[in-house]
Amino acid sequence: MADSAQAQKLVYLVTGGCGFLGEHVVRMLLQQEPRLCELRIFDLHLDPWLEELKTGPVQVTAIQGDVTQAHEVAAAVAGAHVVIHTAGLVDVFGRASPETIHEVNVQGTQNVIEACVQSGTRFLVYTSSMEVVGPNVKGQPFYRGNENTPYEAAHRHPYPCSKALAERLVLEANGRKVRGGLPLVTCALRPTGIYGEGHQIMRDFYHQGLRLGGRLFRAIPASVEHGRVYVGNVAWMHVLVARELEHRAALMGGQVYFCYDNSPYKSYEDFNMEFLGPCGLRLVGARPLLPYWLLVLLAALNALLQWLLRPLLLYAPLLNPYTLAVANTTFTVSTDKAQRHFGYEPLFSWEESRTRTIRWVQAMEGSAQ
Ligand SMILES: NC(=O)C1=CN([C@@H]2O[C@H](COP(=O)(O)OP(=O)(O)OC[C@H]3O[C@@H](n4cnc5c(N)ncnc54)[C@H](O)[C@@H]3O)[C@@H](O)[C@H]2O)C=CC1
Ligand SMILES: CC(C)CCC[C@@H](C)[C@H]1CC[C@H]2[C@@H]3[C@H](O)CC4=CC(=O)CC[C@]4(C)[C@H]3CC[C@]12C
Repeated sequence: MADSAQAQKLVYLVTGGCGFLGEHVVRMLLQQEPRLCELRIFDLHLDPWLEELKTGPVQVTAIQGDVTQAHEVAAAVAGAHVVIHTAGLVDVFGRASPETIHEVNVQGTQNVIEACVQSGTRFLVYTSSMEVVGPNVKGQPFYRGNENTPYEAAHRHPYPCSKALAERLVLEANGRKVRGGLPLVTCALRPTGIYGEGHQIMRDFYHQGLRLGGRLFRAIPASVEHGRVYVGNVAWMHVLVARELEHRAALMGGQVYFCYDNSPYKSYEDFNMEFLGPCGLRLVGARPLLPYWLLVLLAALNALLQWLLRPLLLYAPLLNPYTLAVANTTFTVSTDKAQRHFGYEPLFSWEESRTRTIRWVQAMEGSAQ
C-alpha cells in the first residue's frame, strides 16, 4: 500500500462520517493523513458542512447510503484501501427497536466486512465501545481496568449486545483472504464516554440546566467514576490505527484497544461540570438529592411509560433503568496498549480538550453567560 508509486494515493472510506465522532475522524484524516487522495464519507444523512471540505486538495466524495443495504456498502467500499467503520445506531434510550439496532450495528458491520473481502480492501478499523465490556447487568465496578482485566461482560440491553456481536465479527474477520488473496487486517477501538464539540447529550444537559434556572441537580454519587475521552483524541487514535495497521499487521490485527487520554477520572456529572460550570451552570448538592431507590423507581416508571405510550408517541427520557445503571457504576480505563502497539499519544491535552469543549458550549445559542 505504501510503496512509492502509491505514496499519495490512498482512498479512505469513513462510514458514519457525518456523526459526532465521524465528523472529527473526517477532519482529522484531512489534517493528518498526507497520503490521502480520496476521502469517501458514507452516511444515512449527509450534512451541509461536507461542502466546505470539497474545495481542498483531497477529493471528498459524499455518499448517501445505508449500511444495512449490502449493495450500497459494496459500491462505497469498492477501490478503498482503508475503511473506518464508525456508523452505528447509538441508542440507549429506547428510541429504536432492538431489531433495528441489531440490523444497523450487526448486519451493517457484516456488510462492511463482506464488502472489504469482495473488493480486496485490506484494512478495517471498527469503532466499538467500552459497552462491549461493561458495565454489566450486575453493576460490578471496572476500576481503571485495561484490555486484559477480567470482567464478566454480561449484557441484556440491545445496544451493548449489538456492539459486542459486531466487534466479534470484526475480530473474527481478521486474516480472511480478500479479493486478490491477501489477508484482511482488522482491529476494534473501544471508546469510553466520548465528549467534545458536537456531543448531543452535553447539549441536552446544558439546555436542561438553562431551563432549570442555571442549575442541575446531582443524581449520582460523586464517588462513582465514569471513563471519558475527548473526541479529538478518539479521532486521532482512529487515524493512527488506520495508518499503522499496514506496517504492524501481525501485532495489531485482531486486537482491541480502549480509547483513552488524560481526561480526569470523575463522576459523569462532575465531569460534565468541567464544561458546563464555566458556561454558567451549577451542580446542586454534594450528594444526590434523591435517594437511589427513588431514582430506580423513576427509571422504572419511565420505562413503563415508554412502553404504554409507544402506540401514541415516542417517550424517551435520559433516565431509564439502563442509563441509571451505567451512570451509577464505576467504569474507568487505565492502559497504555495503544501507546505500546502503535505509538499513540493523545494529540490534545486535557486543558486543550476542556477549553475546546467549553468554547463549543459557550457558542451555543442561549449561553447562560
Ligand atoms: N458517543 C459515545 O460516547 C460513544 C460512541 N461509540 C461508537 O462510536 C460510533 C459513533 O458514535 P457517535 O458519533 O456518538 O454517534 P452518532 O449518532 O453521532 O453518529 C453515528 C452516525 O452513523 C450514521 N448512521 C446511523 N445509521 C446508519 C445507517 N444505517 N447507515 C449509514 N449510516 C448510519 C448516523 O447518521 C450518524 O451520522 C458508534 O459506532 C458508537 O457505537 C462508542 C463509544 C462511545
Ligand atoms: C440522569 C441520569 C441519572 C444520568 C444520565 C446519564 C446517561 C444519559 C449517560 C451516563 C453514561 C452514558 C453512557 C456512557 O458514556 C457509555 C456509552 C458508550 C457508548 O458506546 C454509547 C453511549 C453511552 C452508552 C453513554 C450514553 C449516555 C449515558 C448512559
